[in-house]
Amino acid sequence: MTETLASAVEVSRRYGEVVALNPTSLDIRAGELIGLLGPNGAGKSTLVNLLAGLRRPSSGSVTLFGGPPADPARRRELGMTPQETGLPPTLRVRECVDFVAAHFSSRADRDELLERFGLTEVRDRQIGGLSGGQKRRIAVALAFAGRPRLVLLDEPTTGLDVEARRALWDAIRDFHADGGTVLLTSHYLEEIEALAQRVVVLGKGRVLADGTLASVRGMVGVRRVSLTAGHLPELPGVLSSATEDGRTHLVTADADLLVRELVRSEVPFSDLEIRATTLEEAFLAITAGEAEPAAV
Ligand SMILES: Nc1ncnc2c1ncn2[C@@H]1O[C@H](COP(=O)(O)OP(=O)(O)OP(=O)(O)O)[C@@H](O)[C@H]1O
Repeated sequence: MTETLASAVEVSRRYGEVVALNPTSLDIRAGELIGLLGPNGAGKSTLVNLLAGLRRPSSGSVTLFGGPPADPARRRELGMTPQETGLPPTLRVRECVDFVAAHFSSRADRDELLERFGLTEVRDRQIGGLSGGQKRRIAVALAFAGRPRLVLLDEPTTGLDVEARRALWDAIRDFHADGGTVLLTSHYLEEIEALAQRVVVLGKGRVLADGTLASVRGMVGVRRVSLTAGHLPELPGVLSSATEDGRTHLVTADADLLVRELVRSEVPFSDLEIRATTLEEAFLAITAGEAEPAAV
């Protein structure tokens, strides 16, 4: 059986009155590349921080490599890039990598690591003088400095341009191909599609879906069909409907079917527009009508 590297069992977390995460369970098994997808405030960072032992759950339990995540011996096998990192501005890039690597018994080859993350050219520069994208790449590279078995990356490509983002995806794929296990969070389905095999969707602090990319794409790949029309008949597959300034907006998982039925109904309409929804819109449509999650 494949080894479970990290496990959250019915973990919840609240910050004062705010319920960041409702009781949620997640197992990360050796060799997986999991994408944790969700809109702003869904609870992604909270779950990652609980798994890494940076925060304690309000209820439930977390194990990392079979024990408590706060245990230093276990953390040596974990690499992590939080959403926000503060890097020492006066250290040179290579010094920073050496400093972090020194905390681990097993170390990545520094020059290879810098090459992999496109940092060779800035290796002798002080971090304070680097661009935001370069700093972000260093922060992500540092997660790999101790040759971890498991890497948790919280929005690793935020602030990166297209080229840097693709280079980072390649580095993550290489690590995975070499047997590494990865959990990364993102707002972007595109990013998750490029990397992950298993996708966990978080929304309003709970898991809405956990499955293959195809199953999740069907769920969040909804479209918004907008039109100007009078009274509309009942149309198939409408997840939500709203009228604004005389325009009707319908959210659906099958825009083709909806439009075919619309034409067939012979209702007059104009200015038909179909566009991909944002992740936020998709989640709102999916969770519309559902009861608010119970307080913890
Ligand atoms: N330290 C904190 N104190 C108070 N509330 C917090 C704290 N950290 C997170 N929250 C709240 O918990 C909820 C979940 O936040 P979290 O950062 O886990 O979401 P996220 O999915 O990572 O969002 P984003 O994509 O915007 O980073 C939000 O409502 C957030 O405001």
